[in-house]
Amino acid sequence: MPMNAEFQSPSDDNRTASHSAHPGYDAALLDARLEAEAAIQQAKQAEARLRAAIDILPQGVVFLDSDGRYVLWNKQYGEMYAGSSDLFAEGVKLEDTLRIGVARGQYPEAIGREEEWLKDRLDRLYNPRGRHEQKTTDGRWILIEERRTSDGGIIGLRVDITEMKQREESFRLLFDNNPVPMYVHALETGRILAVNDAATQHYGYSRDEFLAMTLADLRHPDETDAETPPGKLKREVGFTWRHRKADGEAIDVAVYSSLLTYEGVQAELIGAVDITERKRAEERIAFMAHHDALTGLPNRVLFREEMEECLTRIRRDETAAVLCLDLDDFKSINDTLGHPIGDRLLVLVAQRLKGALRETDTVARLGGDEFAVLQTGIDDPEDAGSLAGRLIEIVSAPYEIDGHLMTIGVSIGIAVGPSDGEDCDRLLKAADMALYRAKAEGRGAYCFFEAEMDARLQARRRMELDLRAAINAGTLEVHYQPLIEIGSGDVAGFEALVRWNHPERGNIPPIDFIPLAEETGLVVPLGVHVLTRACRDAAAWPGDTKVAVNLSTLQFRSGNLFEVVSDALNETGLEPKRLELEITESVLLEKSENVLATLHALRALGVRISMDDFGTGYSSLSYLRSFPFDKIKIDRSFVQGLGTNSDSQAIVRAIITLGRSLGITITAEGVETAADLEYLRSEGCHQGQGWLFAKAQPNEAASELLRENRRRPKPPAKSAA
Ligand SMILES: Nc1nc2c(ncn2[C@@H]2O[C@@H]3COP(=O)(O)O[C@H]4[C@@H](O)[C@H](n5cnc6c(=O)[nH]c(N)nc65)O[C@@H]4COP(=O)(O)O[C@H]3[C@H]2O)c(=O)[nH]1
Repeated sequence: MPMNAEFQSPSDDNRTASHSAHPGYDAALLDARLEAEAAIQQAKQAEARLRAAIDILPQGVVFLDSDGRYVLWNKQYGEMYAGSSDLFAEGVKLEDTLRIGVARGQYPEAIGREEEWLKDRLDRLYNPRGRHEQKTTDGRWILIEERRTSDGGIIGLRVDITEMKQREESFRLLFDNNPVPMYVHALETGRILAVNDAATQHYGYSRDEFLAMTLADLRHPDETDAETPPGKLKREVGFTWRHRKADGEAIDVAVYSSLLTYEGVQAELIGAVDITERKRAEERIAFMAHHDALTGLPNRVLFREEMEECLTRIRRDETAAVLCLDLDDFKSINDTLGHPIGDRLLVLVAQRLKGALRETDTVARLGGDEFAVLQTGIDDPEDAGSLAGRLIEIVSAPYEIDGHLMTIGVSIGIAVGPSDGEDCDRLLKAADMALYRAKAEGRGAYCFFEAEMDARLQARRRMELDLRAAINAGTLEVHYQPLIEIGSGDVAGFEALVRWNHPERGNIPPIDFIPLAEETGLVVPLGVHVLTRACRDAAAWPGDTKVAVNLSTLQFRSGNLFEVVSDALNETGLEPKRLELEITESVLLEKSENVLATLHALRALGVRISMDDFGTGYSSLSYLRSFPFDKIKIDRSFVQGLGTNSDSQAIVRAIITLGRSLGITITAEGVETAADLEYLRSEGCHQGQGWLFAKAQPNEAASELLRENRRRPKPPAKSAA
C-alpha cells in the first residue's frame, strides 16, 4: 500500500533528450530531478516510519482523504476486517468497501436493514461524533472512533472490545437471571442504574419505579444506620440494612457489594439477600436468652446487664436500689392448686409489678417465685422503702384465677448502691441477705440491708461448710435418750438424737444446726447417717428395745425415703418393729399423696410411726385422722411444770384420754420432775422421756443403762440423768 506519491521519476529517455537540446535548462532540470528524487526518498522514509509507528499500535488505524478514500491503514485494521481486506486499496472509497461488506453479509447488525444501516454508518463516517460499536460476522465487537483531520480527511480508530463485551454479557446474564435481588447504583448520586428481575419481584417496585429511585429511597424509616449517607456504603461483607418494600413492609437484607464502572459511571453492584426471617429467629433467640419464658420479664442475665449499666452511673453520683422479692408460701399454692394455676399467678404478679414501676426501673424474674427490681435515680434510700411498701400492697391484693380466689404475700430485701455495694454481685447479695431477714421477721415485710447481716451470713456459710464436711467424714455422733415405761420403769427404747462435736466450737446443739441443715438440704444425708447408725446400734441392744429416729420433711421430698429406711434395716439386720420414725406436723402439712403413701408403705413394712411435738401445731388433732399413728409424743411445753399448772394438766389429760381411746401409745416428752411423773402416772400415760430419767448419752452408756435395767427386778423409775 504505497503512499499516494506526488512526484514521479521521469524516464531516462526524456532526461537524455532534454539535456542535449538546452544544456542550461538540462542542468536545472537535473537539479530539480535530483531534488525531487531526494524528496521522494524522504517521503518514502516518512511513510515507512509512519507505517512502522502505526503498526505497533494495538488499535486499528485508518487514514482517509477528504473524499473518504483509503490513504493508509495499519496491520491491526486489516486483521480486524479480514473479511473485506481484499477490497482495501489506496484510493478506494471506504464507503464502497462498506457496501460490498454489507452485500457479503459481513455486518450482522445490517442484515435485513441494509440501506438504513449504511445510511447511519456513512452519516457517522462523514460527520464523526463520539464512538460507536460494531459487530462483525466472526463474532467480534469493534469500538469505532472517527475524527476529521485538519486537511479535511478522516482518521479512524478501531479497538477490539470483544473480550469486554463478553464480560459485560456474562455480567448481564448473571445479573438478570440471578435469584438474588441485585441492583447497580451510581456511587456519586445513589441513583439506581440497573435492577434485576429478582429485585423487582422481591421489592414489588416496577423496573421503571426502581430506575427512578436512589438507594436512600429503599431505606426503611427504622434504619438507624445514620453513619452511611445515601449512596455511600460501609464495606463490611454481609452487613445489614433495613429496607422498605413497595407495600411498606420492612425487610432486613444482608448486603454484598462490589465497585464497577457501569456505562461509564462509577457505580456499585449490590446483592441484597433477604434475612428477615433469620434475623427474626435470631432476635427471638436473643430475647429468649434474656427474658423469662413464662412472664416475659427480663431474666437474671438481662437484669445483671441492666445493673452493670446502672452501676457505671452509680459510681459517679447516682443512687439506685436493688429490691429482691420472694413470694410467701408460693409453694403451697402450687401444691394445693397445681402448677398451671401457680404459673398463672406468677404471670399476674409479674404484670402487677411491671405496672407499678416507672419506665426507667426494671423488674426481672430471677427464677421460681423470686423477682428483682432495679430502682434507678433515687434521691433518698427511703424512696426504695416506699416502693417496697407499695409493691407489697399491690402484690398482696386478691387474685382470681379459674374461679379460685387467692392471696399471696411478698417479702422484700433492699440494698442501696453505692453504700451497700458498688458491684452487681455485692448489691444482689446484700439485697438477698435483707430478704432473708425480712422472711425471718415474719414475711409480708421489707427489710433494708445492714452491714452486720453480712457477718452473720458469713458465719452461716462457714457453718454450712463445716457441717457438710462433718457429714461427709461421718463424724456426727448419735446419742440416745431413754423412753421409759411409766408403769414398770423399764426402758422401752431410746430416741436417737444427733450430736455435733465441732473441732473448734465444741458441742453445737441440734437446734443451732438442724434448721440450717433443713435449709441447705444437708438434712437428707444427715438423716441417712443417723438412721443407719441408730439401726446398727439398736440391732446390738438386747431384746426388742426400740429406737426412735427423727425424720425431716425434706427427707420425704427427696423421694427415696422408703428405700433409705428399708436399706438401713436390711444392712443392719434390725427388725422393722423395733424402729420408730418420729415426724412432726410439718410433714403432713405438705398434703401430698406421696407423703401419705410413703408413710403407709413404711408402716406396712412393720415400722412404727410417731407424731412428735403433739399439740404445738395448729391442727394436730385433725392429722390424727389422716394417718393411723402408733404413738403420740406430748410436747414438752405441756409437760414442764405439770405438777402445778392446771391448764397444762387439762391439756395433757385430754391428750392421754384421746390416745387411750384411739389405742395409741402416749409418750410425754421433757419429764423433769417427780411431780410431772406423778401426774402422768396418775393419768395413765404410757411412756415418759426426760432428764428425770436420763439425758441423751452415747451408745455405750445407753447400752450399759439397758443392761442395768434388765438386771433390776422392776424398781420404780428414778432419775438417771
Ligand atoms: N428441756 C428439756 N429438754 C429435753 C428433756 N428431755 C429431752 N430433751 C430434749 O428434747 C429434744 C427432743 O427431741 P425432739 O423433740 O425430737 O427435737 C429434736 C429434733 O427435732 C431435732 N433433732 C435432733 N436430732 C435429730 C436428727 O437426728 N434428725 C432430725 N431430723 N432432727 C433431729 O433437734 C431437736 C432438738 O434436739 P435436742 O437438742 O437433742 O433435744 C432433744 C432432747 O435433748 C427435758 O427433760 N427437758
